[in-house]
Amino acid sequence: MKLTLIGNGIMAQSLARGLIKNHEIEIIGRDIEKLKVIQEKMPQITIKALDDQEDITGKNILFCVKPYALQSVSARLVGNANVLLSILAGTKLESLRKQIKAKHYIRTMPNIAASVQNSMTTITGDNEAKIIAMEIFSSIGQAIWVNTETQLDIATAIAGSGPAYLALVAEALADGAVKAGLERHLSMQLVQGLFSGTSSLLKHSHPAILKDSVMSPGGTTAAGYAELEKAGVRNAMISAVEAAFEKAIELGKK
Ligand SMILES: NC(=O)C1=CN([C@@H]2O[C@H](COP(=O)(O)OP(=O)(O)OC[C@H]3O[C@@H](n4cnc5c(N)ncnc54)[C@H](OP(=O)(O)O)[C@@H]3O)[C@@H](O)[C@H]2O)C=CC1
Ligand SMILES: O=C(O)[C@@H]1CCC=N1
Repeated sequence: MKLTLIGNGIMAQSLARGLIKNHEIEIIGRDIEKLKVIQEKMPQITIKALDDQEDITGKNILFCVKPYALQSVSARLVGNANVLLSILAGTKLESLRKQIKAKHYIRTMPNIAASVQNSMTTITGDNEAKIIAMEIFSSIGQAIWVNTETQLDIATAIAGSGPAYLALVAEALADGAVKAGLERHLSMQLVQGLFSGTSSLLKHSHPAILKDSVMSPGGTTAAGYAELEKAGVRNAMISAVEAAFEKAIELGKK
Protein backbone atom coordinates (compact mmCIF):
# COMPACT_ATOMS: atom_id res chain seq x y z
CA MET A 1 0.00 0.00 0.00
CA LYS A 2 1.21 3.53 -0.75
CA LEU A 3 1.23 5.91 2.21
CA THR A 4 1.88 9.64 2.03
CA LEU A 5 3.34 11.23 5.15
CA ILE A 6 2.82 14.97 5.47
CA GLY A 7 5.47 16.38 7.80
CA ASN A 8 9.03 15.17 8.11
CA GLY A 9 9.86 15.53 11.78
CA ILE A 10 10.89 13.01 14.42
CA MET A 11 7.63 11.09 14.32
CA ALA A 12 7.23 11.08 10.54
CA GLN A 13 10.75 9.69 10.22
CA SER A 14 10.15 7.08 12.96
CA LEU A 15 6.97 5.93 11.21
CA ALA A 16 8.65 5.89 7.80
CA ARG A 17 11.55 3.81 9.13
CA GLY A 18 9.12 1.20 10.44
CA LEU A 19 6.57 1.31 7.60
CA ILE A 20 9.11 1.17 4.77
CA LYS A 21 9.47 -2.58 5.30
CA ASN A 22 5.90 -3.27 4.14
CA HIS A 23 4.70 -0.12 2.37
CA GLU A 24 5.54 2.33 -0.36
CA ILE A 25 6.35 5.62 1.40
CA GLU A 26 6.16 9.20 0.13
CA ILE A 27 7.09 12.07 2.44
CA ILE A 28 5.84 15.59 1.76
CA GLY A 29 7.42 18.45 3.69
CA ARG A 30 7.93 22.18 3.39
CA ASP A 31 11.75 22.02 3.28
CA ILE A 32 13.17 20.02 0.37
CA GLU A 33 16.70 20.17 1.80
CA LYS A 34 15.55 18.38 4.96
CA LEU A 35 13.71 15.82 2.81
CA LYS A 36 16.87 15.11 0.79
CA VAL A 37 18.80 14.37 3.99
CA ILE A 38 16.04 11.97 5.07
CA GLN A 39 16.06 10.27 1.65
CA GLU A 40 19.83 9.72 1.93
CA LYS A 41 19.13 7.69 5.08
CA MET A 42 16.09 5.92 3.56
CA PRO A 43 16.68 5.69 -0.22
CA GLN A 44 13.48 3.67 -0.80
CA ILE A 45 11.19 6.62 0.02
CA THR A 46 10.03 9.27 -2.44
CA ILE A 47 10.04 12.91 -1.36
CA LYS A 48 8.09 15.96 -2.44
CA ALA A 49 8.08 19.63 -1.47
CA LEU A 50 4.68 20.78 -0.17
CA ASP A 51 2.94 22.81 -2.89
CA ASP A 52 0.65 25.72 -2.18
CA GLN A 53 -2.05 23.60 -3.89
CA GLU A 54 -0.98 20.09 -2.84
CA ASP A 55 -3.33 17.57 -4.44
CA ILE A 56 -4.10 14.73 -2.03
CA THR A 57 -6.84 13.12 -4.15
CA GLY A 58 -7.15 9.38 -3.51
CA LYS A 59 -4.13 9.25 -1.19
CA ASN A 60 -3.84 7.55 2.17
CA ILE A 61 -2.39 10.36 4.24
CA LEU A 62 -0.49 10.04 7.49
CA PHE A 63 -0.69 13.53 8.89
CA CYS A 64 2.45 14.16 10.99
CA VAL A 65 2.80 17.91 11.63
CA LYS A 66 2.52 19.68 14.98
CA PRO A 67 -1.03 20.34 16.20
CA TYR A 68 -0.57 24.11 15.84
CA ALA A 69 0.36 23.68 12.15
CA LEU A 70 -2.93 21.96 11.20
CA GLN A 71 -4.60 25.10 9.92
CA SER A 72 -1.71 26.45 7.86
CA VAL A 73 -0.85 23.09 6.30
CA SER A 74 -4.43 22.06 5.56
CA ALA A 75 -5.00 25.40 3.79
CA ARG A 76 -2.46 24.13 1.22
CA LEU A 77 -4.19 20.78 0.60
CA VAL A 78 -6.67 20.34 -2.26
CA GLY A 79 -8.69 17.34 -3.45
CA ASN A 80 -10.26 14.50 -1.56
CA ALA A 81 -7.94 12.03 0.20
CA ASN A 82 -8.97 8.40 0.63
CA VAL A 83 -8.13 8.01 4.33
CA LEU A 84 -6.71 10.76 6.51
CA LEU A 85 -4.83 9.25 9.46
CA SER A 86 -3.74 11.90 11.95
CA ILE A 87 -1.09 11.42 14.65
CA LEU A 88 -1.64 14.91 16.10
CA ALA A 89 -1.94 14.92 19.90
CA GLY A 90 -5.29 16.21 21.09
CA THR A 91 -6.57 17.31 17.67
CA LYS A 92 -10.18 16.21 17.29
CA LEU A 93 -11.72 14.32 14.38
CA GLU A 94 -14.20 17.18 14.05
CA SER A 95 -11.39 19.63 13.53
CA LEU A 96 -9.75 17.37 10.90
CA ARG A 97 -13.08 16.96 9.10
CA LYS A 98 -13.54 20.74 8.94
CA GLN A 99 -10.11 21.43 7.50
CA ILE A 100 -9.09 18.51 5.27
CA LYS A 101 -11.25 16.66 2.73
CA ALA A 102 -11.14 12.85 2.90
CA LYS A 103 -13.47 9.90 2.53
CA HIS A 104 -12.62 8.61 6.00
CA TYR A 105 -10.97 10.06 9.10
CA ILE A 106 -8.84 8.29 11.68
CA ARG A 107 -7.01 9.53 14.78
CA THR A 108 -4.04 7.50 15.95
CA MET A 109 -1.52 7.79 18.75
CA PRO A 110 1.62 5.82 17.91
CA ASN A 111 4.90 6.26 19.75
CA ILE A 112 8.54 6.78 18.91
CA ALA A 113 9.19 3.01 18.97
CA ALA A 114 7.54 2.90 15.53
CA SER A 115 11.08 3.29 14.18
CA VAL A 116 11.98 -0.14 15.58
CA GLN A 117 8.59 -1.64 14.63
CA ASN A 118 7.53 -1.72 18.27
CA SER A 119 5.04 1.13 18.52
CA MET A 120 2.14 0.86 20.94
CA THR A 121 -0.56 2.58 18.89
CA THR A 122 -4.13 3.47 19.82
CA ILE A 123 -6.62 4.20 17.05
CA THR A 124 -10.15 5.59 16.73
CA GLY A 125 -12.33 7.13 14.03
CA ASP A 126 -14.51 6.06 11.11
CA ASN A 127 -15.34 2.37 11.24
CA GLU A 128 -15.08 2.14 7.43
CA ALA A 129 -11.32 2.74 7.74
CA LYS A 130 -10.77 0.58 10.82
CA ILE A 131 -9.28 -2.37 8.93
CA ILE A 132 -6.86 -0.29 6.88
CA ALA A 133 -5.72 1.69 9.96
CA MET A 134 -5.26 -1.42 12.08
CA GLU A 135 -3.28 -3.07 9.27
CA ILE A 136 -0.94 -0.10 8.87
CA PHE A 137 -0.14 0.25 12.57
CA SER A 138 -0.05 -3.48 13.31
CA SER A 139 2.80 -3.67 10.80
CA ILE A 140 4.93 -1.49 13.11
CA GLY A 141 4.01 -2.90 16.51
CA GLN A 142 0.82 -3.40 18.49
CA ALA A 143 -2.39 -1.56 17.65
CA ILE A 144 -5.55 -1.16 19.75
CA TRP A 145 -8.87 0.22 18.48
CA VAL A 146 -10.91 2.34 20.93
CA ASN A 147 -14.37 3.79 20.45
CA THR A 148 -13.94 7.29 21.89
CA GLU A 149 -11.57 10.20 21.46
CA THR A 150 -11.33 10.51 25.25
CA GLN A 151 -9.80 7.03 25.36
CA LEU A 152 -7.35 8.10 22.66
CA ASP A 153 -6.39 11.20 24.68
CA ILE A 154 -5.71 9.03 27.74
CA ALA A 155 -3.70 6.64 25.56
CA THR A 156 -1.70 9.66 24.37
CA ALA A 157 -0.80 10.42 27.99
CA ILE A 158 0.52 6.93 28.63
CA ALA A 159 1.74 5.30 25.41
CA GLY A 160 2.43 8.40 23.28
CA SER A 161 4.30 10.34 25.94
CA GLY A 162 5.34 7.25 27.93
CA PRO A 163 8.69 6.58 26.24
CA ALA A 164 9.88 9.90 27.72
CA TYR A 165 8.73 8.89 31.22
CA LEU A 166 10.44 5.51 31.02
CA ALA A 167 13.56 7.16 29.59
CA LEU A 168 13.66 9.34 32.72
CA VAL A 169 13.47 6.22 34.90
CA ALA A 170 16.18 4.52 32.83
CA GLU A 171 18.51 7.50 33.02
CA ALA A 172 17.93 7.94 36.76
CA LEU A 173 18.63 4.27 37.50
CA ALA A 174 21.88 4.47 35.55
CA ASP A 175 22.81 7.65 37.44
CA GLY A 176 22.17 5.78 40.69
CA ALA A 177 24.54 3.01 39.66
CA VAL A 178 27.18 5.56 38.62
CA LYS A 179 26.75 7.35 41.96
CA ALA A 180 27.38 4.04 43.70
CA GLY A 181 30.63 3.72 41.72
CA LEU A 182 29.80 1.61 38.65
CA GLU A 183 31.17 2.68 35.27
CA ARG A 184 28.65 4.53 33.02
CA HIS A 185 28.83 2.03 30.16
CA LEU A 186 28.18 -0.90 32.50
CA SER A 187 25.33 0.99 34.19
CA MET A 188 23.69 1.65 30.81
CA GLN A 189 24.10 -1.97 29.73
CA LEU A 190 22.44 -3.14 32.96
CA VAL A 191 19.53 -0.72 32.54
CA GLN A 192 18.94 -1.83 28.94
CA GLY A 193 18.87 -5.49 30.00
CA LEU A 194 16.65 -4.64 32.97
CA PHE A 195 14.03 -2.91 30.77
CA SER A 196 14.10 -5.73 28.23
CA GLY A 197 13.67 -8.50 30.85
CA THR A 198 11.02 -6.64 32.84
CA SER A 199 9.07 -5.90 29.67
CA SER A 200 8.99 -9.65 28.86
CA LEU A 201 7.78 -10.46 32.38
CA LEU A 202 5.04 -7.80 32.28
CA LYS A 203 3.46 -9.56 29.30
CA HIS A 204 2.48 -12.40 31.65
CA SER A 205 2.59 -11.01 35.21
CA HIS A 206 0.65 -8.35 37.06
CA PRO A 207 3.08 -5.61 38.25
CA ALA A 208 2.14 -6.14 41.92
CA ILE A 209 2.88 -9.89 41.71
CA LEU A 210 6.15 -9.17 39.95
CA LYS A 211 7.14 -6.72 42.70
CA ASP A 212 6.22 -9.18 45.47
CA SER A 213 8.29 -11.92 43.89
CA VAL A 214 11.39 -9.70 43.75
CA MET A 215 11.11 -8.22 47.25
CA SER A 216 12.75 -10.42 49.93
CA PRO A 217 11.98 -9.79 53.63
CA GLY A 218 14.49 -7.28 54.97
CA GLY A 219 16.32 -7.31 51.62
CA THR A 220 17.76 -4.90 49.09
CA THR A 221 14.57 -4.41 47.06
CA ALA A 222 12.50 -3.50 50.12
CA ALA A 223 15.17 -0.95 51.09
CA GLY A 224 15.20 0.63 47.62
CA TYR A 225 11.42 0.44 47.14
CA ALA A 226 10.79 2.29 50.41
CA GLU A 227 12.84 5.20 49.05
CA LEU A 228 10.72 5.31 45.86
CA GLU A 229 7.51 5.43 47.90
CA LYS A 230 8.98 8.07 50.25
CA ALA A 231 9.82 10.26 47.25
CA GLY A 232 6.27 9.86 45.89
CA VAL A 233 7.27 8.17 42.63
CA ARG A 234 3.96 6.31 42.36
CA ASN A 235 1.95 9.51 42.76
CA ALA A 236 4.29 11.38 40.41
CA MET A 237 3.57 8.82 37.65
CA ILE A 238 -0.19 9.10 38.19
CA SER A 239 0.05 12.91 38.13
CA ALA A 240 2.16 12.81 34.96
CA VAL A 241 -0.48 10.79 33.11
CA GLU A 242 -3.24 13.09 34.41
CA ALA A 243 -1.36 16.24 33.36
CA ALA A 244 -0.63 14.85 29.89
CA PHE A 245 -4.29 13.87 29.45
CA GLU A 246 -5.38 17.38 30.46
CA LYS A 247 -2.90 18.85 27.97
CA ALA A 248 -4.33 16.65 25.19
CA ILE A 249 -7.81 18.00 26.00
CA GLU A 250 -6.45 21.55 25.99
CA LEU A 251 -4.79 21.00 22.56
CA GLY A 252 -8.14 19.73 21.28
CA LYS A 253 -9.85 23.00 22.22
CA LYS A 254 -7.48 25.15 20.15
N1 LIG B 1 7.34 12.85 19.13
C1 LIG B 1 6.58 11.85 19.54
O1 LIG B 1 7.03 10.94 20.25
C2 LIG B 1 5.14 11.79 19.12
C3 LIG B 1 4.52 12.83 18.47
N2 LIG B 1 3.23 12.74 18.06
C4 LIG B 1 2.61 13.81 17.28
O2 LIG B 1 3.31 13.85 16.08
C5 LIG B 1 3.29 15.16 15.51
C6 LIG B 1 4.69 15.53 15.07
O3 LIG B 1 5.53 15.54 16.20
P1 LIG B 1 7.11 15.43 16.06
O4 LIG B 1 7.46 14.60 14.89
O5 LIG B 1 7.60 15.07 17.40
O6 LIG B 1 7.46 16.96 15.77
P2 LIG B 1 8.62 17.60 14.88
O7 LIG B 1 8.76 19.00 15.33
O8 LIG B 1 9.82 16.73 14.89
O9 LIG B 1 7.98 17.58 13.41
C7 LIG B 1 6.94 18.43 13.06
C8 LIG B 1 6.82 18.46 11.53
O10 LIG B 1 5.79 19.38 11.20
C9 LIG B 1 6.27 20.27 10.19
N3 LIG B 1 5.61 21.57 10.30
C10 LIG B 1 5.45 22.33 11.40
N4 LIG B 1 4.82 23.48 11.08
C11 LIG B 1 4.59 23.43 9.74
C12 LIG B 1 3.97 24.29 8.82
N5 LIG B 1 3.44 25.45 9.22
N6 LIG B 1 3.92 23.92 7.52
C13 LIG B 1 4.44 22.76 7.12
N7 LIG B 1 5.05 21.88 7.94
C14 LIG B 1 5.10 22.22 9.24
C15 LIG B 1 7.74 20.40 10.50
O11 LIG B 1 8.39 20.89 9.36
P3 LIG B 1 9.91 21.40 9.41
O12 LIG B 1 10.76 20.17 9.59
O13 LIG B 1 10.11 22.04 8.10
O14 LIG B 1 10.01 22.34 10.58
C16 LIG B 1 8.07 18.95 10.84
O15 LIG B 1 8.28 18.21 9.67
C17 LIG B 1 2.70 16.06 16.57
O16 LIG B 1 1.40 16.42 16.19
C18 LIG B 1 2.69 15.22 17.85
O17 LIG B 1 1.56 15.50 18.63
C19 LIG B 1 2.50 11.59 18.25
C20 LIG B 1 3.07 10.53 18.89
C21 LIG B 1 4.39 10.55 19.43
O1 LIG C 1 4.54 15.59 23.55
C1 LIG C 1 3.66 15.54 22.69
O2 LIG C 1 2.77 16.41 22.65
C2 LIG C 1 3.65 14.40 21.70
C3 LIG C 1 2.40 13.60 21.77
C4 LIG C 1 2.80 12.28 22.36
C5 LIG C 1 4.25 12.33 22.38
N1 LIG C 1 4.69 13.49 22.00
